[in-house]
Amino acid sequence: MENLSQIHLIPKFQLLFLIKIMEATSLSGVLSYTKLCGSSLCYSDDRFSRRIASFSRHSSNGFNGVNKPSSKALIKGPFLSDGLIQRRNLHLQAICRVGVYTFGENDVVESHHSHAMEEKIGVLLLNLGGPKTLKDVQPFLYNLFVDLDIIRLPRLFKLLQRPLAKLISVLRAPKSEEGYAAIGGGSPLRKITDEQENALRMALEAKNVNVSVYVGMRYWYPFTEEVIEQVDTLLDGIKWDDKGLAVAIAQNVDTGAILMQGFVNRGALATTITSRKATFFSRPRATLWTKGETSNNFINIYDKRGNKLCVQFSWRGFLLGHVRLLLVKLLEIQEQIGSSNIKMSNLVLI
Ligand SMILES: C=CC1=C(C)c2cc3[nH]c(cc4nc(cc5[nH]c(cc1n2)c(C)c5CCC(=O)O)C(CCC(=O)O)=C4C)c(C)c3C=C
Ligand SMILES: [Fe+2]
Repeated sequence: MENLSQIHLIPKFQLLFLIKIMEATSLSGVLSYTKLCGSSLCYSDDRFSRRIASFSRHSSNGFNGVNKPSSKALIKGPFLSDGLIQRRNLHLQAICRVGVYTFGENDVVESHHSHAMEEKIGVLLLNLGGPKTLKDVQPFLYNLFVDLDIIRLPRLFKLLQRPLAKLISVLRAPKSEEGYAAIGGGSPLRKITDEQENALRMALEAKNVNVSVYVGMRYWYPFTEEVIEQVDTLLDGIKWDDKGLAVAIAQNVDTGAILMQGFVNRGALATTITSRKATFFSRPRATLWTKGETSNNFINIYDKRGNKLCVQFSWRGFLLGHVRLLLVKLLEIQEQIGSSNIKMSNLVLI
């Protein structure tokens, strides 16, 4: 929220509006997490995912911004490898070597290596992003206004969504550019988030906590989709069945109540992370679908009330459990680094 209050360019009434929305949806400064895991040789049958990826629709928010990578690209890239999954990021390769999968406190822990498991944690700092330079302003605004979470036209006018985003962004850009020029020629959001990232990394290193920290932005570089590609190895840690599917469960974090159960493939999982809405794979239709896309009754993977995550999307066995584990882990970490200068209040722990 502090980040938001630094958005001087936004008219006051709009800022208030933003803050309200942000509280409801945790769009900014959210910490997402996954434990990066998998055995050192991680095999997966990707043929099914590949077939699905070729005709599944991309994420629910309909992004195809001027500079924003579509989720299609995301689905294509890392999911096309055959057999032995290629780990393209050497750093991740190095840290992705143990197989331990943890659920909630009372759940079963399954491991490929029963002893001496080294737990690796990845933290993804999610933020909204802002234009870096004046020439980024219009495409940035396009990315913002094409987001269905910001402007959603009635179904009937769905086709106008993109032209409208383009129109507003072009019309507004000159005024916004003026504003950005007045504060140094670009948005401070990226810098602030990078500083948080570094502070978090340093604080954790100082405590000998082995965590990889990443930043992903929703409307400008580095886009979450790209960053998710970097942390793609996390998907390798999931035990996919021979059709490339795993069971996913959306669970209320407070009560443990199961909200729904379905199947996910790699694309659904990646879309869930980037869109922050529970997305499943429909077996009969062989496509991805986001719960709530017709009813608007989404399952948000986080929903901030105060500092508390209310609902989260869990995967039987993997990511969900890891996310949940993160809650505990990061709270512990927060205690450990309590006296450091890192502004944990800026980060929503999920
Ligand atoms: C009618 C106009 C706008 C609506 C509605 C709106 C909603 C909205 N915006 C964000 C997040 C951000 N907005 C940012 C900049 C920005 N937003 C608008 C307009 C609307 N936003 C404009 C014109 C601009 C450009 C700056 C300006 O001219 O005032 C940013 C970037 C901030 C930065 O650091 O650069 C963010 C982030 C949300 C979450 C939201 C609705 C939920
Ligand atoms: Fe805005």
